[in-house]
Amino acid sequence: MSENEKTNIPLLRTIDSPKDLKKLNIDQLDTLCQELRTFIIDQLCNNPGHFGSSLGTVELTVALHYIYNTPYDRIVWDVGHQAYSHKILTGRRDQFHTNRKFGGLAGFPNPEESEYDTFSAGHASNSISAALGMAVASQVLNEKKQVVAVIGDGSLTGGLAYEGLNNASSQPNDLLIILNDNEMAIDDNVGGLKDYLVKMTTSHTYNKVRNDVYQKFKRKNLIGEKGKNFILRFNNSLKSLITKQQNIFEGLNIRYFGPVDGHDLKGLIRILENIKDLKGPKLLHIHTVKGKGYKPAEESATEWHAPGKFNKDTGERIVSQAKDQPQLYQNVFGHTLVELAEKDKRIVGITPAMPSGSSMTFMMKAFPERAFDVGIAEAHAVTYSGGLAKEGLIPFCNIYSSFMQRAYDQVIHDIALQKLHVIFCLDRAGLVGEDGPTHHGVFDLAYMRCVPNLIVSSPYNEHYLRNLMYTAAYGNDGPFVIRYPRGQGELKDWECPMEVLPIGKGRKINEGNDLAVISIGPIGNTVSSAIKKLEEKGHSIAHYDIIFLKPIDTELLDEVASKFKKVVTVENGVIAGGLGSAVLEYFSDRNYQEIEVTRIGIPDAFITHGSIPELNKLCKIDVEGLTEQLGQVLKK
Ligand SMILES: Cc1ncc(C[n+]2csc(CCOP(=O)(O)OP(=O)(O)O)c2C)c(N)n1
Ligand SMILES: CC(=O)[C@@H](O)[C@H](O)COP(=O)(O)O
Ligand SMILES: [Mg+2]
Repeated sequence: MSENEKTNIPLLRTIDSPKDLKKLNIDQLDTLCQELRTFIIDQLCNNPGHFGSSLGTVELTVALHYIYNTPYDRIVWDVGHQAYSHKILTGRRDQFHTNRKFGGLAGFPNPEESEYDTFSAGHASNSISAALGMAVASQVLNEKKQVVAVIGDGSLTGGLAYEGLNNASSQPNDLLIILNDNEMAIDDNVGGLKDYLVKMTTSHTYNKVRNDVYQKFKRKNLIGEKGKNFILRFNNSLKSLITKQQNIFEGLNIRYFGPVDGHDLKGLIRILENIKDLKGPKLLHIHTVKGKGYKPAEESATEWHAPGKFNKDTGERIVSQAKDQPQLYQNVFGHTLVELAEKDKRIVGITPAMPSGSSMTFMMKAFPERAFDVGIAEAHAVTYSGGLAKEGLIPFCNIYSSFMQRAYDQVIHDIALQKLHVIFCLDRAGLVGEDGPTHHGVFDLAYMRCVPNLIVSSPYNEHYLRNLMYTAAYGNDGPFVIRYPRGQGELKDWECPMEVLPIGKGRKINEGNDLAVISIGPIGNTVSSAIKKLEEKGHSIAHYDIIFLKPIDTELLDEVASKFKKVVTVENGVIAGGLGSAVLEYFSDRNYQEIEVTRIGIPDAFITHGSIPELNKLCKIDVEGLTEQLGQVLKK
């Protein structure tokens, strides 16, 4: 135990599992919450992660592990970015300094890591469905297992959550859903549901009458089982009466309790004890503050969702990007969209709950009436964009590549089939780093390539990103996909006049004789560096930037086939189904039998978490890895 830990977290140091937690009295539990906060702040200022959400769920986590018999009882965390206290209390305190690091703990719950992590998490809105499945399984297997889903107000904007809620009342189960309402997603939470929850939380009349009734019962010592049930029923009728609206959850036959203060540990424990054994599905609405206990985070929740390193004493964030570095790809997207929108009223922007992450905020600021945050609702974002396009607008629908997986049928059925003029900008394509396998955007090339009517492209650098955006808007009137990665671009000067690119045409970047490399997207820059290294050793390698995966440049492929016996494809995506597969298929269709094709990309496996350079190295798609792999092909 370090000296610092002896003094800062003496109680937390003694908690190696929830069993230890259950031995504490209520005052000690309060102290434990303080120490958890101290620990999380101390750890995350040096080793960054999801900060605000985890500070907001400290009391909830302690209360849940105190009341429930985990891991036999199940807690399912939605997204899982709020589950740091859960990790720390379930035997992972001493490894927590490795959180999100290569070889270390995962940033999200991961059943492979701990039996306390009941379900894989990372993408929003799946907790109710997963937990309902577990709760029903408990009934079917005649077990006494309790199941709790913890879902945030932001994640409750996702359609999957409603599918779970709808199903919850039609199967025998005792599921408890805890709605952790902090009135925030990453950016401000949006939509009618948010307003509805705010009304429920802020009805002063309701909260006052409810408290008066409770105190009266308590004074008369009437709070037995019957009293509890009466109060709970009374509360809900009162709420409907006063807020003049039917409770949406009660309407779905899910008993509603709350709202209660999610930072009042005693209150939380009391209500959880009260409702724990009630039969049937139920929802407890708690109100919390994102970033609770760290002032800068409480005051600026979006910035402190995942703030990076910071000085914990001053609250100053340590921004690592030097001034003369290239822009982030997301910012080039954001600026370019505004530039296009300035000249054309038909241009609109759509984001499913990632305004800051995608830099859609630029458009929201410049043209608030033409930029839409639709909530954590990727499927809706796609079909909604289809509706906008059908009426003549030109939607730029920006979705992180891995989140787009949630909207695959909408892309096919609602957009591609009708050839609608929707431009999908897939940010975070490729390996994304510390978020790990749930967030790597490595499947898009494969899953988009097989859809008819889609144009699928990726820019070599920022200028190509701008030109592709321009081409998507003015060189084409159907659906268009542009994928680009997380992080910095390649050029210091990203601005350039925009032009329409010939669709389905690639380009030759480097002449050569021994071998041809065909790449797609910014990984082409890494390929160029690897080729330089090999050229220094006397090799001669041609390099083609294909730009469009679909339609693929068959003239370029014919040229390659006519000149080379060895061809290597390179992509920052899974090798099954992407560029490599496309080239192989074409060569096979044309009966180009003599050519040996080597596919380089992400292997057929889920890639762990770690920094992007570490993961690129792991997959051998960094400069050294590519040099080695190309070298091996040359040797063959
Ligand atoms: C399907 C999907 N879309 C988007 C995201 C990105 N994302 C992660 S957390 C988050 C906000 C979640 O809000 P909420 O559930 O209220 O939790 P809070 O951050 O407020 O604790 C978003 C949009 C995601 N993880 N999954
Ligand atoms: C939990 C989650 O899904 C987001 O917070 C995600 O980690 C954001 O990723 P970026 O940092 O790439 O915006
Ligand atoms: Mg929230």
